[in-house]
Amino acid sequence: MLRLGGVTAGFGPAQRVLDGVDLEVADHETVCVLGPSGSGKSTLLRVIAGLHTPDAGSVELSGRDQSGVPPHRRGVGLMFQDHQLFPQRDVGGNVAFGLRMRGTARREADHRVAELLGLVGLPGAERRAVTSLSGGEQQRVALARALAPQPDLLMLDEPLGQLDRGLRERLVVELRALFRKLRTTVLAVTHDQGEAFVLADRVVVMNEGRIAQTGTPLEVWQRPASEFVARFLGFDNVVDGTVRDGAADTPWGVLPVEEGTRTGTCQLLVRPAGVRLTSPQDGLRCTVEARTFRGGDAAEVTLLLRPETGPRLEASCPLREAPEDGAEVGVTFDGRDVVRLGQG
Ligand SMILES: Nc1ncnc2c1ncn2[C@@H]1O[C@H](COP(=O)(O)OP(=O)(O)OP(=O)(O)O)[C@@H](O)[C@H]1O
Repeated sequence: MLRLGGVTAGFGPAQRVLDGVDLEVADHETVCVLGPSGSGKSTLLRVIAGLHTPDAGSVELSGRDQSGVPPHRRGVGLMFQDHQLFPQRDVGGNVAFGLRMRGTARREADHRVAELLGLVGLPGAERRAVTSLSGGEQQRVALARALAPQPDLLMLDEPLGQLDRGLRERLVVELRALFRKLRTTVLAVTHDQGEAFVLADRVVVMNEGRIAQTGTPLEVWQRPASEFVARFLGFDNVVDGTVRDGAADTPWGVLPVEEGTRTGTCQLLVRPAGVRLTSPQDGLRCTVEARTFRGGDAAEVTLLLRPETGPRLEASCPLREAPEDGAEVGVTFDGRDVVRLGQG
């Protein structure tokens, strides 16, 4: 459906924002571009939509090169973070906007608007003023408006950006179900990994205008390709080490690793779940430096530990078992959560 080859773009020669981006999105696939603020996500969407001309590289949609094709001829729908609805039009008028532009007959447009409002959970809202809607309802109207012209590719820029957490979590699940049902091809950008992981068949992690990793959410989570990706996903236990047969030498001592881990000098990630607390006599001796209660279903506590050797370690444990600040504990490691970073 979409193929980018070596796309480089920026704002003048001194500011390169995208640097040789290759990306493919298949029919009916939902791909989420994930990356920190300023990594070039919005610019990427703008290049695909034809709103920003790349300095080099190609954009193909359904096998056709798009250079010189104006935005309205590309068959892509774009929904921005601020979703700017037209305040002077009612809900129906907003959703019908793209259909009117294409000259769709009134009756057909009305029918399609009603159908879409049903799909986004606002049946019968045609005559409501958009100013009377909550933020979440406005977001749904913006989504219905973007879907109405049945774009070949729907692009969403931080689609749930301004909503509170509870609503986001609910809407993102609804969005996923909607896209599966409509079989829409979607390219969404977000800086929120939770959102990307729920929504996406495949995630693309960006760093400073380049693609740092592509894979299913599970692949990326299990095997981050680099320290950048690991840290972006919120993992802080990253150290240099040397993998030998079934074990790795690290500043925290000799850690078990999964069978088949490639040997040699590398960076290693230890997921907090793989840091097991024991009594101070066992394993690596550590002092609890801080505890952070994160809430959530599992009632987990994140512990920051200062080990007798090596950098600080993050561990997680159930609230009920969490030691106090300043307590002395021992730590052992579970090889299933000790991961060699990089390919292989
Ligand atoms: N109109 C512009 N003129 C000059 N520089 C710009 C312009 N728009 C964006 N940039 C710069 O391009 C870089 C990438 O911006 P972009 O909006 O693509 O990033 P992003 O990953 O979408 O960030 P965010 O998550 O904050 O929206 C940033 O450094 C930004 O300052």
